[in-house]
Amino acid sequence: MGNKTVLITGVGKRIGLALAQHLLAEGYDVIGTYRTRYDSIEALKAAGADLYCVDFYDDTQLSAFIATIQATYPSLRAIVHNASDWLPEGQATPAETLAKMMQIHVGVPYQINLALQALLTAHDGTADIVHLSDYVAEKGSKKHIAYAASKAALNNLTLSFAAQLAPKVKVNAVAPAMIMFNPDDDEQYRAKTLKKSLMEIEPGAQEVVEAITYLLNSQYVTGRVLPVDGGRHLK
Ligand SMILES: NC(=O)C1=CN([C@@H]2O[C@H](COP(=O)(O)OP(=O)(O)OC[C@H]3O[C@@H](n4cnc5c(N)ncnc54)[C@H](OP(=O)(O)O)[C@@H]3O)[C@@H](O)[C@H]2O)C=CC1
Ligand SMILES: Nc1nc2c(c(=O)[nH]1)N=C([C@H](O)[C@@H](O)CO)CN2
Repeated sequence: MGNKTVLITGVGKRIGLALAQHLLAEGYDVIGTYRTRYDSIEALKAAGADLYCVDFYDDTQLSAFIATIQATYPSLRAIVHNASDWLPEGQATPAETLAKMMQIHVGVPYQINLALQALLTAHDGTADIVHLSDYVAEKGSKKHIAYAASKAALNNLTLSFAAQLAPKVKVNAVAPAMIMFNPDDDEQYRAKTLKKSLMEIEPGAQEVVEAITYLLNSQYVTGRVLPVDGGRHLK
């Protein structure tokens, strides 16, 4: 792996997969984590990515993954924290839902950033951390309360790590609203959701890939949460 190694969490599908494919095509070396072994994982391996199977809900697996990265790679150009669970209230107990949301969206980025900051500062040039947040971090969500709270905490991590790691490492978040539906979203939900933004479209993963690429290419933006939300705040 060369001087353009990017670690992306959750590359098995959708936005994480699109980002991994884009950065590979741009000549980056990609380290990706996955939990479920989709066909996409084999394709990413064939395209040259280093892939690690990690369930971030398992602290032992998280610690072992961090140790492996520390022992294997001399530096990192960027870390993109994409891995996420969109858990609504009611699927598990409140305690379990909150614990999982705080783990995947706060505990994992917090521990990886602290443990791998030396690899970022070892990069020959400015390095980046990008957190994948959500519009609802600012607005709240009636049906994803713990999820929204955890994304708000992730936005706060962005501020602290930006201040701590500047100027060698820029730290930002991307806060999408509707980017892409899930396969089981019915027509009624899709129509209702599209109406929530001014643009009223489902832009697709590339919209977030472009936002992340903008942040990676910037020499000046840090400590910011970049909205990618179709003007939802004005609806
Ligand atoms: N899609 C959208 O419209 C929006 C997305 N976002 C944010 O953008 C990011 C990407 O979104 P999207 O692609 O839709 O996300 P998905 O939910 O489709 O995929 C998230 C990825 O994270 C992985 N993951 C989840 N939990 C764990 C875990 N415990 N350990 C390891 N990996 C895990 C999943 O693996 P597995 O497949 O095995 O479950 C999956 O590959 C997320 O942070 C999301 O919150 C924000 C607003 C809107
Ligand atoms: N990890 C995920 N987070 C979010 C998802 C998702 O599929 N996985 N989807 C959304 C929705 O698109 C929402 O923005 C509109 O219904 C939010 N976060």
